Amino acid sequence: MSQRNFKTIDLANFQQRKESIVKDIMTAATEQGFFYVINHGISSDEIQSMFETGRRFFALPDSTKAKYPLDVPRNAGWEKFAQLRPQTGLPDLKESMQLAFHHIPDLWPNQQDAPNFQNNVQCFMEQCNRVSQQLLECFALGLGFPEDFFTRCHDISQPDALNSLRFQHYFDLKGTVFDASQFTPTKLDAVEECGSLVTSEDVNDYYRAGPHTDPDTLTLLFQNNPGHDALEACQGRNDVTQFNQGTHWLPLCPQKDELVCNIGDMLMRWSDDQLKSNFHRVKRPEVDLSSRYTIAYFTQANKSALIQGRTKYTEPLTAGDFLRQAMERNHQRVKMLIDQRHARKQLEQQQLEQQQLRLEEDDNDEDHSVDYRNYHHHHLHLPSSSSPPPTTTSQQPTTLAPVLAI
Ligand SMILES: O=C(O)CCC(=O)C(=O)O
Ligand SMILES: [Fe+2]
Repeated sequence: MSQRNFKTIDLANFQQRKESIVKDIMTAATEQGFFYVINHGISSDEIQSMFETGRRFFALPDSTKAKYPLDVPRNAGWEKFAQLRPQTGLPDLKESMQLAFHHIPDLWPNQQDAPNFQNNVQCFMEQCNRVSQQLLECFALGLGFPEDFFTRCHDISQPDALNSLRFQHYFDLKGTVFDASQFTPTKLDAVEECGSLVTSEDVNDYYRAGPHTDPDTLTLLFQNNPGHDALEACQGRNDVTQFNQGTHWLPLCPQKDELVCNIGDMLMRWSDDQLKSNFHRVKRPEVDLSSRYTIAYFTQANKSALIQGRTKYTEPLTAGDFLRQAMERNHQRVKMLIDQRHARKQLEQQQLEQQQLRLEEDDNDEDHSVDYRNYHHHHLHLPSSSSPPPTTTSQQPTTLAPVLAI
């Protein structure tokens, strides 16, 4: 555990070993909220073939993928640079394709664009669901609910099921596009459309996946980079209603075919904050800049299911309302961050103009022997992106790209 930072849950002989699995999983979920899962029953071949399916889809031209645009209410479709994170107000450096169990006939890539995609992905989603059901049974037992308490409200046979699978492609960052000193916004047009006013000073604020918690019950994550420590988790979230994140991040290093699982906000609320939905992030890599692919299976309660804690969050809330409220909170926060960025840019611009004026005055002073013409390029101190943003709000209204449910 020390090297790998997180506990490993072994699902072998599930029925016979259930009692000890429940004990292990409750400790892992209470202490860390993240754990590895082995012997989950999804074969190496199936996992590899799913990564291939995802890679082939992402290799299609954007114009083809855009035939299946993300539809937030239906939890499905393709997006690129559009997932804004409430901790940064910036989009992830990725594209993703999300699939749901129901109501998305128009969002499944057709046979011509992606042969057998729908069949293969649906089979895989069912496999993921089987694993997620086993874990849900353990959580129900561990929290003192009937064994089928959670599986009944995460029922994919129901039309309002919200479980979904998401392919994620974090972009190849080779080249100079994300080098702050040579930054050109060409590849980031979409980001600018989000209203995030990208300039070279912002580049360091970008993550592959910005710090966030998952609003679902439980996330199963397949990574295809054995031992690669790209995903990091932060310990110690005490209250599911809080945005505060800590400062101590631990890398996750799954072995080949191991799952990384994490508790989401729904289960944290359901367990009265006992099980931790902790912040996690994927930083921009410093060495291996090649593309990174992951597949996430989000286990979310059916839209009409009631989420009700037993001691702390006693008022019942449907999963649909829970997600709506989470999105609204995220949206407000992202809007605030974008407005602050707007204001900061305006301030920077004003400072630049004032500096320029002063330099011009100096230039006109014939007593000066030093050439100050390029002074501001080298010495002007701009507020860095880590400086506290000014509190003034921008005059310009902010337009927002959709903030995803997850
Ligand atoms: O791709 C990863 O490693 C993490 C993705 C993630 O946290 C998410 O999609 O919610
Ligand atoms: Fe996540």
